[in-house]
Amino acid sequence: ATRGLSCSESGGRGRAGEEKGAGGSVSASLVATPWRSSEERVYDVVIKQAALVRDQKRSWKSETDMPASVNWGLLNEAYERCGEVCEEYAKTFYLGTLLMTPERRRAVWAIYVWCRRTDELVDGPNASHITPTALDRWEKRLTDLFEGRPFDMYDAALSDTVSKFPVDIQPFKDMIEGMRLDLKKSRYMNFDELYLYCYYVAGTVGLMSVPVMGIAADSKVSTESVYNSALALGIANQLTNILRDVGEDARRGRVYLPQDELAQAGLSNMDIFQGKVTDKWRSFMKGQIKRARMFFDEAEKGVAELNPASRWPVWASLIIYRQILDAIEANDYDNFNKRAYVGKASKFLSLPAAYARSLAAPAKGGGWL
Ligand SMILES: CC(C)=CCC/C(C)=C/CC/C(C)=C/CC/C(C)=C/[C@@H]1[C@@H](COP(=O)(O)OP(=O)(O)O)[C@]1(C)CC/C=C(\C)CC/C=C(\C)CCC=C(C)C
Ligand SMILES: [Mn+2]
Repeated sequence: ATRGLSCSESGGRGRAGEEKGAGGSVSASLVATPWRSSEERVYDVVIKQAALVRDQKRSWKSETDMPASVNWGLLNEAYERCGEVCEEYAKTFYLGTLLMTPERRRAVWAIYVWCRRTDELVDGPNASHITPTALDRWEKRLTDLFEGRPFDMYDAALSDTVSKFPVDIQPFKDMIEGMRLDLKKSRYMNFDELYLYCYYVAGTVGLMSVPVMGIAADSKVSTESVYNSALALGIANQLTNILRDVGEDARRGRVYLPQDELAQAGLSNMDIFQGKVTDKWRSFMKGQIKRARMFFDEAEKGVAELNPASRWPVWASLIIYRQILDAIEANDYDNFNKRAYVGKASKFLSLPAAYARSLAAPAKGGGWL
């Protein structure tokens, strides 16, 4: 069966279970011929990561299996610090992680901190000093920590996490690739290009998180399909982010919206820089919001397949983030001057709704697959 909802107009994903080329490196396969869509190339990473989990190539190590040289006190402190960062930057998400088992919770914190630090390189206060060489150094640190040579405390926590859970390095490398793209690219010709960018900076988060969050013991769907949903949640979040931040990005000279779709709608970059909400703009935005919602729908299918204790934070983030799209509509599509946000009350009300949804059991099988 052909799996995956092709949300782009430029072709669908590869077929499930189909073995493809070298797999893994999205960037390396850029030289491959014939032409394949970004969705197909990203799906190679999904297949590889899913296989890693299925085969449990890296078995779960308990503390008694670990070398005596590990300083448990320091490692625990490193994880605690990751938790503090996570609590500071993403409070709701942090609360959700408290429902997870201690091992999973601290592993998710370590991944969160690495992603946050990576994003801060190009988005944080020192962003103007970041060069491709700095990103190369960051990538070297990444390979070092995956090989058991962490540079600092936060790296030590992630190094421990990747030694215990079947997490592949590729999504981490690909996120750095996304940051490289942000340094050199400020226009996206079509959705295929934008999809690849969204995979790099956000789809990767889904692929990193699932091995740690775990798949429900009674899940009957394929591992690939769960990864596919995780990838879709990252893409949906990033598309939403882009739609929310159109004005802010334009003021930095950036237009993430697909250039061909803008032209088809009779719009130009100049219209975006001028920031006038016209009927053409409203109609264009309706299409963009519709596509983001399709990715959220695709993501929803996989949440019930996760380990029960991991579902709540995922539902909470999905429900809350998706409301940003409703807020753009409520602002009459003025994402140039008004920031679409989800208020504290809506966020709070979403939490019990997320909890209720997290109680749903995995699909019975034979359903969406
Ligand atoms: C439960 C949960 C949400 C887990 C993810 C935890 C985690 C490791 C998050 C890291 C997020 C991060 C710091 C990413 C760096 C790049 C980045 C900032 C991406 C944007 C996030 C939104 O952040 P923000 O609004 O602060 O953006 P600004 O920097 O201010 O512009 C992103 C839009 C992407 C975030 C992507 C996800 C949270 C993907 C989550 C997917 C899963 C957890 C998989 C769930 C599994 C299934 C089966 C659905
Ligand atoms: Mn950012």
